[in-house]
Amino acid sequence: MPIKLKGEVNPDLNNERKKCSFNVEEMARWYHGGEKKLAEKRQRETLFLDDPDLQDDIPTSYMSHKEIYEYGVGKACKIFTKIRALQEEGKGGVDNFMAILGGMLGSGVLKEGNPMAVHFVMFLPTILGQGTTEQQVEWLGRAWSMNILGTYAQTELGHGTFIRGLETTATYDPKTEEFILNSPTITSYKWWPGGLGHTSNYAIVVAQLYTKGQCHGIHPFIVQLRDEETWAPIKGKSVEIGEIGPKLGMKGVNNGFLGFDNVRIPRKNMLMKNAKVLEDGTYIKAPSSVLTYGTMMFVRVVIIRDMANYLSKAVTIATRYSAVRRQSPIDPAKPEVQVIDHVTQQYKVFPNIAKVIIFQLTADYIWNLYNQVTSELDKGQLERLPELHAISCCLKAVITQDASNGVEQLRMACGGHGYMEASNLPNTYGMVTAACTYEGENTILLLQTARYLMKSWSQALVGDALVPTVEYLRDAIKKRSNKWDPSITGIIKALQLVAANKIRLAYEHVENRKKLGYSHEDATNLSSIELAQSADAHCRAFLVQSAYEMTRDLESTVSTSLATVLRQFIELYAVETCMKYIGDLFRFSGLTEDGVQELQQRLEDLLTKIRPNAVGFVDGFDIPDKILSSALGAYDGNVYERLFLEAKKSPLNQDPIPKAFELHMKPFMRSNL
Ligand SMILES: CCCCCCCC/C=C\C/C=C/C(=O)SCCNC(=O)CCNC(=O)[C@H](O)C(C)(C)COP(=O)(O)OP(=O)(O)OC[C@H]1O[C@@H](n2cnc3c(N)ncnc32)[C@H](O)[C@@H]1OP(=O)(O)O
Ligand SMILES: Cc1cc2nc3c(=O)[nH]c(=O)nc-3n(C[C@H](O)[C@H](O)[C@H](O)COP(=O)(O)OP(=O)(O)OC[C@H]3O[C@@H](n4cnc5c(N)ncnc54)[C@H](O)[C@@H]3O)c2cc1C
Repeated sequence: MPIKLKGEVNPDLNNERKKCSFNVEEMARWYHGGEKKLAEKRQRETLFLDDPDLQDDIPTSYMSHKEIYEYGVGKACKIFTKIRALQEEGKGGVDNFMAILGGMLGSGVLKEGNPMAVHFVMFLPTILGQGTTEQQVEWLGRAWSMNILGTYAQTELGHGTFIRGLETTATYDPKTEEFILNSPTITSYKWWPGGLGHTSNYAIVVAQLYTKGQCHGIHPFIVQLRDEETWAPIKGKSVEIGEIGPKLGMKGVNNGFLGFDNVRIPRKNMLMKNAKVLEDGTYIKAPSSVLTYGTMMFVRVVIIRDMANYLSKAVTIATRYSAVRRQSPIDPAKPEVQVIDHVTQQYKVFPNIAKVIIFQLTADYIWNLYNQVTSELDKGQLERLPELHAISCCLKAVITQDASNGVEQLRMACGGHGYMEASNLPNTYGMVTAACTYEGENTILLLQTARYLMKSWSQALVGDALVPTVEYLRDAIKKRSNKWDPSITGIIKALQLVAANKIRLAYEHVENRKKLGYSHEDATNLSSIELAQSADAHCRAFLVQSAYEMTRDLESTVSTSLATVLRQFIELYAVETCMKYIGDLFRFSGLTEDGVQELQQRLEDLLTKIRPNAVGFVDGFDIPDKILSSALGAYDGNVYERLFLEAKKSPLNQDPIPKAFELHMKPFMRSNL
């Protein structure tokens, strides 16, 4: 039987859409930040997704490593040519870049990742954030128009986390007014930067600065890697450069390695907005050494929305599939049900829908805070930098981890078909799990937040003023236990009490160990499980609180029918968080067994209430099929036809008898006759 797509929508999905109690278009408007933004998003998607030059003829799954790279670079060039043309028509703007680089439109047009992403996400922002005005004038124009392509080369084979331990050196030579770059050991080779392999001809290189025989710590330098005309690595063997080989995911990103052998760059190539080296080699310190870390903070902030985007794709696929897939009757006398009717399936899928909403709201919050704090930094005000660092670190850690767990859970929620590349869930997982490691490995980031929380706790103990994100510690000092209150505000207070007590215990355990004679650093390491967990608890309380506060006036901005469903998801998120941290709530919040049973009931009630709206809700994320790229998640729900059509594309299916039969199987099978 020839397999064709039916031109109609799967009847189960049709029924789901009829059941929806709110207006899906209104939801899409709310989710995407209003009518204008939604219209712009759709226009942009049409422009890129319908462009005949940007269609995927062969799935990348059947390409070789080299082909994936070449295909990806070709496509990236087409994409940016289009963006350039839009800019020339005055239709530029940051939104186009954010969309084309991120996990929504970006992942729809370049599934395996964009080898030029780090140019925009890190190379350019570092010049902007850390270059002087003259350096910006010199570099930004050519970089914006992509006449040069850059990457961010910080991590080395031996060090990614502990960046003070980086080994690449930049030694100032006052005679020639140059820095000499060297990679003195194998572990000092740069390793990982996106696009470094073969796609960049410049890099921001983070190296230990030496001048007048003294080391001044790590600083950023702009270094040319390849000839602009021939693309050959510069000056023969003095730059050794290549790509690091196949990875779990992000297969098209061309992550590379790089070593230097006495490579000279002019003095003006050290980014000198903060620290400076004068002609004679005199070093002038930055107002704060952590300003060098600014680009990492920027990326940690933008990752939050990226995770919301990837998770929204995965959950759209799993929700639609769960409505189409029928398996096992509940009542043996009745037909098999849609798997979405099994309550355990709802429990796998709906909390992940809730997370998309929470992460999206958090992305707005943290982006606004980032912009406020960076505009203060430009005026020389550094006071709020530690708070932004602390909250962005734990949010990046918790949200990438939850998104990664969520995508994996949703893959499993799609049974065997979720394991197929055609579901697009394996590839999505590869993209998302990478974010748990890049831009600061998650445990490290939790420990950074914990470091801040320890200071905040000691300030709270002596009654000092606290910044908004940790203000709750003051109340917790006065009141160590609570009466369980199941309202959302009660849940927020309970989660804050959990966080505060975990912070208190971690603090006390560090202090106790110090009293036993351990150094501060050893005491901190010995207490680091509790420290990381305290940062996690702080972040969870923050997520529920900020989502609640950001939707306080929901009823005045959207219809009652939409507000009702959004509130159900926010409540589901709060209740599910409680269920996950039940032991901690028992320990610290006055939660009783009755309270737990009530929470369980409430969780189940919420799943039941959400059930008829689930498909409509994910439709409201407004993700085109070409971005979902999934046989299981397409709008029409023609799952089986699409799976078959994808399987037919396998090169093995182009010939009924495989070459391997004559070559191996036949001789083998007959060899013992
Ligand atoms: C549309 C967009 C889509 C986005 C998609 C992105 C796609 C791109 C894909 C991948 C790109 C990936 C890129 C990379 O991975 S680049 C490399 C990233 N590397 C890291 O993140 C390294 C992690 N390590 C660190 O950040 C640091 O070394 C450290 C924080 C772990 C420790 O640093 P150290 O110098 O040892 O500091 P201390 O612990 O001693 O702390 C000193 C002091 O400074 C504070 N601090 C640290 N970092 C910052 C910061 N960024 N901003 C502000 N303040 C910071 C720290 O808290 C201490 O403060 P103190 O307690 O008051 O002393
Ligand atoms: C897909 C991808 C893209 C990347 N892109 C770039 C890029 O463009 N540019 C760039 O410069 N880098 C890039 N990186 C590198 C990335 O930033 C680092 O891999 C990351 O910061 C983690 O560092 P690491 O690999 O040294 O891990 P390690 O620090 O070696 O981590 C190994 C283990 O040790 C633990 N550990 C280490 N130190 C401590 C500590 N102090 N306390 C407790 N536990 C500790 C960690 O928690 C982890 O469990 C990329 C990485 C990936 C995976």
